Parts: sequence; structure tokens; C-alpha cells
Amino acid sequence: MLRVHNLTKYLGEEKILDEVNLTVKKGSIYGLVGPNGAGKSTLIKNIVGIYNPEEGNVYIEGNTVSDPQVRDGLAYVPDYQNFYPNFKVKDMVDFYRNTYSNWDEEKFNKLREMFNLDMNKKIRKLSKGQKTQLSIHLNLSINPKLLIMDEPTSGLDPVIRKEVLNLIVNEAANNDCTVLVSTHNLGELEQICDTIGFINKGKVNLETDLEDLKENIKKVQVAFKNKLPEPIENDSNILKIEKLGRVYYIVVKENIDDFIKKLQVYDPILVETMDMSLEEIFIYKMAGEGYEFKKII
Ligand SMILES: Nc1ncnc2c1ncn2[C@@H]1O[C@H](COP(=O)(O)OP(=O)(O)OP(=O)(O)O)[C@@H](O)[C@H]1O
Repeated sequence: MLRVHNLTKYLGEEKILDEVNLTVKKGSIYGLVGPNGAGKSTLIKNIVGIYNPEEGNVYIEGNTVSDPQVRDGLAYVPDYQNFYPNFKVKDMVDFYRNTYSNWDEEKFNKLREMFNLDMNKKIRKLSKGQKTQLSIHLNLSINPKLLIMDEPTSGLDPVIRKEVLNLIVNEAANNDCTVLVSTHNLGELEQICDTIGFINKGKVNLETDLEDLKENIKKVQVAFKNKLPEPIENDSNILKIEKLGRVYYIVVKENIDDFIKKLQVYDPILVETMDMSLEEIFIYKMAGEGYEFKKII
């Protein structure tokens, strides 16, 4: 549905995106994650046509974003809302209603029960969270084929946040919509997405099914009568070892079953495999790429 091919983007002198490749399957909810400054928003702006890349291409169902039909089915919720401040909410609604051919009045009215925005209020008088709500409300009402969201839940209260997550899942499941969402809230992302793309320093260096990712990386809790045997300590599948008393917590990135068999050879007094949250995986993955936390206090 969405394909980014070898995309390179400079802002000023700086190369912000470096030969990025990314594929989002039709009907998928794709989570784009990465540290601050990794290039998520810049990539999204290239996808929706705000930026033109120096090299590479973006294809949406085989067409470019300048294609009117593509634009008609493309919804974009940016991280900062740039509505005309002197417009009233109802003026923005009219603008969307008159611009998008699949505008759905019934859906718009149904969503009003949830977002509950004053139609006569000027945009400049809305709070940050209310502007985000308006953006989501409008973008869902156009019945998008592709929904791109940059930090959509930041600034929303917990109740609306939960509702928005439900709406995103519903769009993908029942309205044939493909979703790409960038967020730092990995707990939320884990609840809704099926595919994850990791971006760091302008490169998408891993794109994977969320279930596969979680299946392949585990934390193993293990204890021996004596210290950790050397061949275990030096196993190339280990991402990180932490020690608490006699217990070692070992993050293993692949071949978990083989690793467990290898542990058994040394007669451990405890072995337990634990699932990891997406947030934990992200932290270990980033640490593996040199993004270490500095202990300040
Ligand atoms: N208008 C700009 N001019 C020059 N450099 C920019 C501009 N906008 C962003 N950058 C730089 O591009 C890099 C990527 O920024 P971007 O906003 O895409 O990151 P991000 O992954 O979305 O970060 P965050 O998670 O903090 O929102 C950063 O180093 C940033 O300083």
C-alpha cells in the first residue's frame, strides 16, 4: 500500500534521512519508533508530500502523493496542528467537507459525541489537546485509505486517548484503512500495531512483524550454584546481562531455544523465560546501537 524506496532527504546541509526503505501493507497498523531527532517527522513529511526528497520515491498504491486520487484518500494528523487561527471550528469542517470527496457526514456527527468540540469556537482559542482532537476528528471523517499520524495521542487526556486508539483499530479493521503512526508511547503502540519500523539516525534499520519481534527477543532469568559459565557469558546472541544477587537477567536476541539448551548443560538452579514489552525491547535495541543512558544521579 505504502512504499518508501531509497529515500534521502537533506535539511540545509544535513542529511536527515539516508536511503530509507519502508513498506506498509494494506490494512496494517504500522508503528514507526525511534529516539528524538531520529527522523520520524521528516520521513512522515516526505510521505505526505510536504517535503520533496533529494533521492528516492514514495509510492501510495503505486502512485505518487501528487496524484489527486491519492491525496483524496490521504489523511495526515501532524504533531503540531497548523489550522488557520482565525477560522472557527465549523469553517475547518466546511473546508474538509468541501475538499474530500469521501467526506462522511454521518461518521462526523457520530464522532462529535466523543470529541464534543464547540463548532463556533475560534481555532486560536482551542487548547493543544482540543486542536489535536479536531485534527483526528476531521481526518477520520474523510474516510481515508491511508492514515498517517505523528504523535497523535500526545496532549490528549486518558479517556480520549483510549477512544482514539479504539478508533484507529476500527479504521484498519472495518474501514479498509492502512495506518502509519509515529509515537514514543510504546505501551499504546503495542496494543494496536501489527508491524514495527525502527528508525535511528535517519535510517530505518529494522522492519518487523510485532509478534515475530517479541518472539525473537526474550529475557531469561537464570541462576547457577556458582558464577555464570564463561561460554554463556560470551554467547553472541546476548544483548545484555544484568545481575541481581545470584540471579542473572539475560536479554537474548535470537535462537532462544538453543540458548536455553546451552544453559541446561551447566545445570542451572533456575531458568525462566520472560516476555519483554515493546518499550523494554526498544531500550535494549537502542542501547545495542550505542544509545546508552548516562547515569546522572
Ligand atoms: N526545519 C529543519 N531544519 C533543519 N534541521 C531540521 C529541521 N527539522 C528537523 N531537523 C533535524 O532533523 C532531524 C530529525 O528531526 P525529526 O523532527 O524528523 O525527528 P523525530 O524523530 O521526529 O524526533 P522527535 O521524536 O523528537 O519528534 C533532527 O536532527 C532535527 O534537528
